[in-house]
Amino acid sequence: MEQKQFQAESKRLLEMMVHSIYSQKEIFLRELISNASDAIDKIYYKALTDDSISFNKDDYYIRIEADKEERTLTVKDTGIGMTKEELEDNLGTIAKSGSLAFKNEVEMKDGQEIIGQFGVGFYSSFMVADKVTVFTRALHSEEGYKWQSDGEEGYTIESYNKEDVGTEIIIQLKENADEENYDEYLEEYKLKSIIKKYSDFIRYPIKMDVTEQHPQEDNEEETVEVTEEQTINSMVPIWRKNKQELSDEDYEAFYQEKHFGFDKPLSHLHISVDGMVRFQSILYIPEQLPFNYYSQDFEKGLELYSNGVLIMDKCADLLPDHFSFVRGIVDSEDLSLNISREILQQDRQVNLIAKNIEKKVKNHLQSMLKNDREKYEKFYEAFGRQIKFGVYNDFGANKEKLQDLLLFYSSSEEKLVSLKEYVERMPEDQEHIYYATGESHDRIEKLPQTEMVKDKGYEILYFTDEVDEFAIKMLVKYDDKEFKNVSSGDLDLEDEETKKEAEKQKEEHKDLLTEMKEILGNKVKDVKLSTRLKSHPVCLSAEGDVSIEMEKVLKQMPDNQNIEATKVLEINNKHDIFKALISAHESDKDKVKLYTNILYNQALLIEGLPVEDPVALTNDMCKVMV
Ligand SMILES: Nc1ncnc2c1ncn2[C@@H]1O[C@H](COP(=O)(O)OP(=O)(O)OP(=O)(O)O)[C@@H](O)[C@H]1O
Repeated sequence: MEQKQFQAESKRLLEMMVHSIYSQKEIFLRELISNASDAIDKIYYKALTDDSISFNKDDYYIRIEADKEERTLTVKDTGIGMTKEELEDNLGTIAKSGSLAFKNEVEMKDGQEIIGQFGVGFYSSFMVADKVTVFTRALHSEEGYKWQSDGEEGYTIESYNKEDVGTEIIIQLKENADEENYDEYLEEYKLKSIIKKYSDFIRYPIKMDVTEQHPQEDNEEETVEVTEEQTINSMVPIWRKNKQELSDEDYEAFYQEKHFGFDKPLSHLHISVDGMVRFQSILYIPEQLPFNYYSQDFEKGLELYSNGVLIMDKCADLLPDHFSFVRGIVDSEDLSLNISREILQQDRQVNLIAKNIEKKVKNHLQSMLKNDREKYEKFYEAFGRQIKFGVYNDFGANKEKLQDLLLFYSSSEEKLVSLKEYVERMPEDQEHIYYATGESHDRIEKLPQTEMVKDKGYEILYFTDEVDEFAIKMLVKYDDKEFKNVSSGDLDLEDEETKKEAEKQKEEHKDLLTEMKEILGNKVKDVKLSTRLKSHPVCLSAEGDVSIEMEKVLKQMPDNQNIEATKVLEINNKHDIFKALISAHESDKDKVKLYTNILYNQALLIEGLPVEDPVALTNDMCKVMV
């Protein structure tokens, strides 16, 4: 038996491996299975160009065995094995990868891949092992070897009579400690779940004895325990299958299997890209809003695989915030992984993939809107808000991308419409896109400010979501048409004659309006005669950038800075109340004050704004009555 020391650097590296490279101990199994799969792949790739090697897929597999009494876990493979030199080179020197050397030696074609590249994965077994024993026999070799190490000082190598070509790695598990239960790596359920999680799409069967309760043959009521070898992994990832061979049910089953949601997916995309970066992906648009979507617990991201091996559960960088509802997986052979295979070295490839995914999701939603309106509206009901946030966020950086995905309720169509549809329907003389804000469609419907716009025959978009107006303000224009709130002070919809008449009236009633403004003080910027009101007595309009609806939303925010709309009280001079005001102005100053205050409070109520002093208002109303 030969006793060999690890090199000094290797010793330090080994210590690092065991203590700090990996965040989770369970990945040692992923690493050993990946090595076993690489070892089988090596025979397969060699067989492609070497006629003396035959490769019958059924002969190749990986087997996991747990021995509870001995506390050992064994990973066996029927792969290429190692010669004595390879054992020393690859397992005696840390950070030396036989797999990387193989890749350089055998020219690999597109689509042919080997997982190993760093030469460290094997040593992750020392995170859970006191001792690791490797039995191996190389292809075309008559001799086998036994390699053994405690992962501290060094290792031993000796000849060993191994019957078959391949490798068998036996892990002697560490004793349980307070904070670590190593026994769980002997449990069937745990092993199965680790294999499913990380190695489900390894191309060769991963076999294991599984014990299940089966109904007895002669008595269905009773069960017997049956232990039989089962293949744990799915092997061929659904995303590598041909789209034509897959049904909607297959995609739905994968969604359920992956626990992407309790709902059914509303829609899916199956992407295969072979450009600057190669990747395959299956993405889902869920049907329902996840219950924690708008809470801090919600984490966006896609499952990320490198060559069928899970790297990250939720890679957030693959999805922009406005599409954070998308669930699914991405598999790429072009990722630059770091040594632990847990994080990515640099994000160039991830950025390229993310850009591609964003474009594909956007196009998918756009074609859903065009071709399956009902489905899109279902999507929009659940996630439309997120699209609106997307328009508003990052100072509107994504607004152009997202504007055609927006829908709003229309006054004339009485259903959701897109901005494109609105603009296409606009009468020739209409310059702006009009919108009105409020708590509900019903409430907006009754807003006095909508009267004139509707009379003109113009469509109004109803904004009931808090984010609506913020998003639209960010958008400013659509198809060169500016958005205009029907409550804004400068609607400018009157014809010349009406404007002239309004000027005349304003001059005539100057004193009354000035008096009313003085009564209200700085609650309003101005009191003026309205040109937009038809049947209602009063309304409030807003000047400047902050609308009344925005004031309401901003007031609810925890860090509100008391931002208020610049309000103007508009009076309908065609309404009988105006006659009452004129006569009060001539004879009874107190009455003007009384009426002005009531009218101002009425306007607040119509807007859904709180009345500043309800007691004073009710007293004022009583004064009018008696
Ligand atoms: N089951 C096996 N059969 C044959 N060779 C193996 C086996 N396990 C490991 N090896 C050899 O040992 C080398 C080192 O393995 P190790 O897991 O440390 O690194 P790797 O797989 O090359 O790279 P990575 O750190 O990226 O996993 C491999 O490159 C391979 O040549």
